[in-house]
Amino acid sequence: SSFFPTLRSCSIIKTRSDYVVDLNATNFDSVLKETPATYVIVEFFAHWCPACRNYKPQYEKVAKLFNGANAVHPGIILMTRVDCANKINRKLCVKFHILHYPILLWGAPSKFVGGHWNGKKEKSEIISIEDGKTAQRLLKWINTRLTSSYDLEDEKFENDECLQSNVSDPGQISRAIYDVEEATNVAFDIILEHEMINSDTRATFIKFMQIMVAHNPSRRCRKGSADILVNFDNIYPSNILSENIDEQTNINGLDAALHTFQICGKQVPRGEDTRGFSCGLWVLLHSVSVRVDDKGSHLAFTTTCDFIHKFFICEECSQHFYDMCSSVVAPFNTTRDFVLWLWATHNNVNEKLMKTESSLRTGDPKFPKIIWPPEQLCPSCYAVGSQTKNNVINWDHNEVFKFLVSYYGPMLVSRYKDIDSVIMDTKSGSEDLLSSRNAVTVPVGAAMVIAVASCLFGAVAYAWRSQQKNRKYFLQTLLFYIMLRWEDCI
Ligand SMILES: Cc1cc2nc3c(=O)[nH]c(=O)nc-3n(C[C@H](O)[C@H](O)[C@H](O)COP(=O)(O)OP(=O)(O)OC[C@H]3O[C@@H](n4cnc5c(N)ncnc54)[C@H](O)[C@@H]3O)c2cc1C
Repeated sequence: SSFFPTLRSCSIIKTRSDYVVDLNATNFDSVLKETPATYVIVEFFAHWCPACRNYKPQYEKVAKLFNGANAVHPGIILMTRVDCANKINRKLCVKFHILHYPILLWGAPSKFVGGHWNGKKEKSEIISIEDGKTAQRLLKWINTRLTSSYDLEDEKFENDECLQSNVSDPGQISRAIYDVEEATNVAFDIILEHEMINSDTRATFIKFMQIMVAHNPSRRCRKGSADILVNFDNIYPSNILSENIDEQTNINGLDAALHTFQICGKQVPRGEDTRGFSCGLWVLLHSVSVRVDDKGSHLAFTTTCDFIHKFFICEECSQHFYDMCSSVVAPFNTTRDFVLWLWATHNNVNEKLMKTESSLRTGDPKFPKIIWPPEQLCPSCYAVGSQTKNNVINWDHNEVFKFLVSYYGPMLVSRYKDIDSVIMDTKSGSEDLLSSRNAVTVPVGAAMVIAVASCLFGAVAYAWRSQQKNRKYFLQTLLFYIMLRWEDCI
């Protein structure tokens, strides 16, 4: 049980007092109407977005010059932010055409009141700040715009509380399936809220959902994903994908879809009990990687890459991940190759973030980024000659693979059972794992079999309906249908 320490949320990090003004759908217009400032900057962000979290101190540094009681240049620029991951701000963010995070918009406050932004630069009174990635660059952009010469005055961002880190803390550990369920749920929510399914992304979405039906370690998410696949044509009839449809109709259609489907059941999200979206997403991806079979490993890899590229709206993360995907030249032939690639890729990101977090001091001291797994967790992963202090690690890849398969396989599922046996399914963890192993992806017709427990009649009827709508899946449907054990149906 020491593997699973107390709960924490990876999105909660101690920071200094805020200078940035938080806006939301209810105060947005009134604050901007009343501000005496000549200009406003609105940062549209999502609290789960790691790049936004790392950007926060940069933005705060500039805000300190202009906002608050001790501002050096008060009344010129009001620096604000809107959390688009907060449901109440959804329509506001749609109005401003927010397609990735973070986005900084600039203009006179009155132009934002009751306003829109169409994402285009020409002739707009609201403009996007393209180069504000650091405090210096943001201030340089402002200075160019206003022909001013504001300076950060060499202020240092200090946060001594965040300095201490216990690198030996083995708490960098998956918080079991709650995280996976939340990540699955949040990913789905984001896709719908941001209207991300279109003719370019549709195939990736379907493939990812097929993988979810086959390999999500949570039985509830598998069922929910199956339900969505089965009803996909109803959620996204072709007119919703049409570009000509007016915005309001589009939003209404998605609202209806949002209320109909709960991809991982009613108790998700649980809020406080989970570690945050991006952690959960990693855990989900690792869990999938150990569950696909050799034949399915390459398809799972390409689907994962496409999914992150198209649907993970932390722009920096998705681009970095996609670059690493693109560097893979030969197709994966084995589960082992895919599992180890994902593990190494995650460690690449960890290594990059170790540097960023230590220079910006934005790390969570209780859960510092480390090269994973630490030796305490998997001594046999460290071959002779490793010098952990100097980060020279001689990995024993066979041992790493064994460890990952066990950790993201039975260990994760059994932990799930321990945590909450009341709301979970009654089938055992290992059975759950087995039942999610065989197929590469699940065709729509088979998804239906999992989703609807009405078995034979319903399955045949649906397979027939699928054939009418989408011939591509029909053969797969029949094959998978034969493979399915009858007990999965009841
Ligand atoms: C696909 C993807 C790409 C990302 N790219 C970026 C980026 O470019 N820049 C950025 O700022 N943030 C990025 N992030 C977010 C970042 O990686 C973390 O998710 C976030 O900072 C929260 O970190 P965490 O400490 O909670 O643990 P996370 O790194 O989220 O890890 C979750 C859990 O996975 C386990 N784990 C850790 N390392 C490994 C490993 N190598 N193999 C297997 N399991 C492991 C541990 O148990 C850990 O607690 C990305 C996230 C995802 C899902």
